[in-house]
Amino acid sequence: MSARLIDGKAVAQTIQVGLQARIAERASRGLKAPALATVLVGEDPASQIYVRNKRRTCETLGIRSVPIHLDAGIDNAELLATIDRLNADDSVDGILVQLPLPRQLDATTVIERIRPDKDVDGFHPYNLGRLAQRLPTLRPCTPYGVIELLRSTGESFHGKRAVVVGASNIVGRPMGLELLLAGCTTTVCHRFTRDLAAEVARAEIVVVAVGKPGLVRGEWIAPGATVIDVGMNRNADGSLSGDVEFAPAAERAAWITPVPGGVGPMTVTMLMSNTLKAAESRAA
Ligand SMILES: Nc1nc2c(c(=O)[nH]1)N[C@@H](CN(C=O)c1ccc(C(=O)N[C@@H](CCC(=O)O)C(=O)O)cc1)CN2
Ligand SMILES: [Mg+2]
Repeated sequence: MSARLIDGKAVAQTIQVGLQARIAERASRGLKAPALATVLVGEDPASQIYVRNKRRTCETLGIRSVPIHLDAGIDNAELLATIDRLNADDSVDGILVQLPLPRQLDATTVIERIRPDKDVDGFHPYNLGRLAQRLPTLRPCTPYGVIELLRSTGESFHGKRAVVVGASNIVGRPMGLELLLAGCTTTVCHRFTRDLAAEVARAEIVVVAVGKPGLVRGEWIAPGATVIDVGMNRNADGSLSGDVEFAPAAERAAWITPVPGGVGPMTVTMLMSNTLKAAESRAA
């Protein structure tokens, strides 16, 4: 392997130390701790783990965690009433509804109900629109985390050819907007892209977020490229792998993220960063 690893755990830890210091400094000025409400609906095992991790990270950093657990069988009206209550609660700075939701619930309606200035996931159309206008406010956590990982390499991204593989609302599309904002010439590929191999081969920065193990072949990677793998796929033996064929890609790339330990730890860290930002702008 010739590529250098981008250590998401280490970058996340460095950012968290900075957040912890800023939160402690606020407390020393008599300001209340930022507060994050995490709404979990039902018992999905993976969601339970992610939400527990978010709540624990809040406690570590000095953010007040407001845990809300709703029954799997609730209807839209009940979930919207919970959002309305949290929207109106002045002691709550950030609101997060863990996805995916049970089938009977409509995630779009729920996300649009969250007050944009409390939408610490950055999923509300207002926050996405601000990002599209180069006026980012609360930025979607995973793409924002990828930008921080790219920054951590010390390489400039101005004018670079960036290719995003995957066009989801949560990762691929906002990732394209983030890379555009960072000065990259940006292409977003999706299921109708005619020649994915050719698009990837042109890229100096490749971000892959599809959820198909090994979709991006190592031989497609341009020598010297930076490869960010957002994919997280569970193998039959319980281990995790990304969307990129890691070993052959690492032979060609200059920088690459591992899975796990690459993008994953950044998502929760940027959520904490958004929560502090939401608290700061509410106080302003
Ligand atoms: N409301 C939201 N729902 C969901 C989001 C989100 O950002 N907001 N993202 C995902 C799940 N997710 C956080 O919620 C998340 C997934 C994975 C990780 C992570 O740290 N992964 C580790 C590996 C973990 C493991 O071993 O299983 C890694 O990649 O290193 C963090 C957050 C969907 N829902
Ligand atoms: Mg649904």
